Amino acid sequence: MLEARGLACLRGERVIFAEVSFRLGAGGALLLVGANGAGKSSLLRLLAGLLPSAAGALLWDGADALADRAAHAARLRYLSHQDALKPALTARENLRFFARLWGGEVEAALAALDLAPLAELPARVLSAGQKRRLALARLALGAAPLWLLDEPTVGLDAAAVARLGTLLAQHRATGGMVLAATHLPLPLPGAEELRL
Ligand SMILES: Nc1ncnc2c1ncn2[C@@H]1O[C@H](COP(=O)(O)OP(=O)(O)OP(=O)(O)O)[C@@H](O)[C@H]1O
Repeated sequence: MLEARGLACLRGERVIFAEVSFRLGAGGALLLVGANGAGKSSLLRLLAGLLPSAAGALLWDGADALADRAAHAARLRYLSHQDALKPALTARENLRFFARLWGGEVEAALAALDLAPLAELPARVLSAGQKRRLALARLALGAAPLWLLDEPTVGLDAAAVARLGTLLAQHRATGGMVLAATHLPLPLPGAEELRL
């Protein structure tokens, strides 16, 4: 169970949001919505432990989620706006790098986003949507219960959105949780909505 109690975000001198609270249990999904600049990406960074909260608490199973930073990092996958790929490595090599950190099957992860035909290409030559698919394929590697996804479907074609939908459904069916910021429809049936 992930629980946010009264989180607040300061950027520069400005309060971006305050009093943000929610609970997310096994299999749950929460959509973060709001205008440009409302603080969706900031909240995801805060939940990932990459940005300090100016107030409140973040709890995992009732205890301070950030007391043990390494444990928190190990329980989550954070996909930001940036694809975080190594341009000189092939698609397969990029996934091998993360599989060494997290475990998991590289070929299955490639297949999950239909990347097998592109596996030998360096990431730098992939199209924007193909790069996004490769970034998302990391989700199919070693299990982590909490997925934090920032605009995961930007640049994806309909087939890739459907494949992401399958990954999300499998993750939730095994007790995984998803928090996603988006301006676009996402295949997350039954997700609750948090408006910033
Ligand atoms: N390093 C920073 N210093 C000062 N202000 C910042 C910094 N980073 C972000 N901000 C501000 O914080 C606010 C929230 O930004 P954030 O990226 O979280 O919004 P968002 O809801 O994800 O927006 P979008 O829908 O455009 O992706 C914005 O007003 C932005 O200008």
